[in-house]
Amino acid sequence: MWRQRVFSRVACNILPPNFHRLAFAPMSTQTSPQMLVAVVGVGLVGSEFINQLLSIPVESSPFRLISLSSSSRSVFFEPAKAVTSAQDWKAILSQSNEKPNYETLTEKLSSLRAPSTKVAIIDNTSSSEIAALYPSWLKAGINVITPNKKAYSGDLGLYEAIVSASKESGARFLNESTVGAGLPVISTLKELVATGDKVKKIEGVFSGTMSYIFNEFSTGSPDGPSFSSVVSVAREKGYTEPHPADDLNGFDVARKLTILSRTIGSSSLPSLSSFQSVQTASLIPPALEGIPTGDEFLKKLPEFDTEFDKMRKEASQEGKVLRFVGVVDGIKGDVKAGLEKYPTSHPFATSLGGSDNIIMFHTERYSPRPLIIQGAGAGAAVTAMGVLGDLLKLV
Ligand SMILES: NC(=O)C1=CN([C@@H]2O[C@H](COP(=O)(O)OP(=O)(O)OC[C@H]3O[C@@H](n4cnc5c(N)ncnc54)[C@H](OP(=O)(O)O)[C@@H]3O)[C@@H](O)[C@H]2O)C=CC1
Ligand SMILES: N[C@@H](CC=O)C(=O)O
Ligand code: NA
Repeated sequence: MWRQRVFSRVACNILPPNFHRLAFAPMSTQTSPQMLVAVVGVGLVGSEFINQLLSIPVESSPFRLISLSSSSRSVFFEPAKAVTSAQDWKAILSQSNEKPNYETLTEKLSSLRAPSTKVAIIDNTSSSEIAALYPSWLKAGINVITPNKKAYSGDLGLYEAIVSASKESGARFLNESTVGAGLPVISTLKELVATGDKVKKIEGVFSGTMSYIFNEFSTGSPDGPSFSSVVSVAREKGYTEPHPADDLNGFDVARKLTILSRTIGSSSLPSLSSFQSVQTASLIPPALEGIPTGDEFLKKLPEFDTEFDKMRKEASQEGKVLRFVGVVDGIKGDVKAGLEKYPTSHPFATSLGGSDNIIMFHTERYSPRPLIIQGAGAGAAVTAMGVLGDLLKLV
């Protein structure tokens, strides 16, 4: 009971300062199951996740970090020799000459499963190739946790294969950080649905990058910083996808709406064959479509600043601001994302700052006033916290 209370506090983003002791202190005195953890992807979120995981004192932690993989290197240790130092793991990985081999990793992890030993892979990449491996991992009894949106918002076939592989083996897939980063959006939605509430509509600002950009760019005043400069800052702050165009084309929001829509699983919503079925209004000037690297994209973006200036001026003349919003409407059967104008008195104009997301659930129970979740919706610390929160749900 005490532990359940602590975990639900994690889900509510209220971490007490002595959280690690509270959560795990009694575990050293009981024969608790251990969780062997393999991390794939050690970029911004992956590195922060490892640091948060390793900040749990090893003597009270149920987790053993036994494998790390970047796109070019990999390490694997026996559980007794697991990585324990937040200072050393980067050097350990960079000195490895092993290339990642996910077939071998699957076999090794699966062979380590035992009644008192669970295994989990944490996918901190944005790779579709890695996402395509989830069904095989789940079938092998490996739990999958990820902030990567590719699997849950990609082809419906992959999503269905994930759901059925999880049912077949009992291994779980958890994806809290795919929507609203660490904010408890997925867990809240799952609870609403599982307890029989009817979700009528979900609407809000779902992109930390878009939120940051328009909170800075469009404040109601006709002037302000250039569009390209705020996009660059959003990237420096770690809010954007590896390629910022994946945010500006609206696909990141379309992916999140697809995930929410599939999590609701209602027959009144369109069955989305992938995130590309979402009506999405891209902000990418046609001339910048298909640029392969983020650096090149950002170099060319200033050429289009005057177009965005014009949109800001027009909104300001109407007493409005620009915000990029998304809607999953179970009544109208609509799922869409795009740039909208809101009066300067609207909550999307007055209450958002930084990378804040705001998500409003209109349900049968939460009606006429919606259930609202708001807070930072991007950034390594909050995203990794959502991933670690999911891992805690497994122990
Ligand atoms: N940043 C944020 O605020 C949020 C991010 N997310 C999601 O979290 C995930 C990670 O984002 P972020 O950390 O910002 O991105 P990064 O680009 O910083 O990290 C991604 C890492 O994935 C690695 N990678 C790519 N392919 C493979 C592979 N096949 N095997 C192993 N590693 C691979 C890359 O490694 P290498 O460098 O070796 O190529 C890279 O370091 C993304 O899916 C993103 O959508 C979700 C919510 C918020
Ligand atoms: N690029 C995304 C990161 C989180 O999902 C965003 O800006 O929201
Ligand atoms: Na979340």
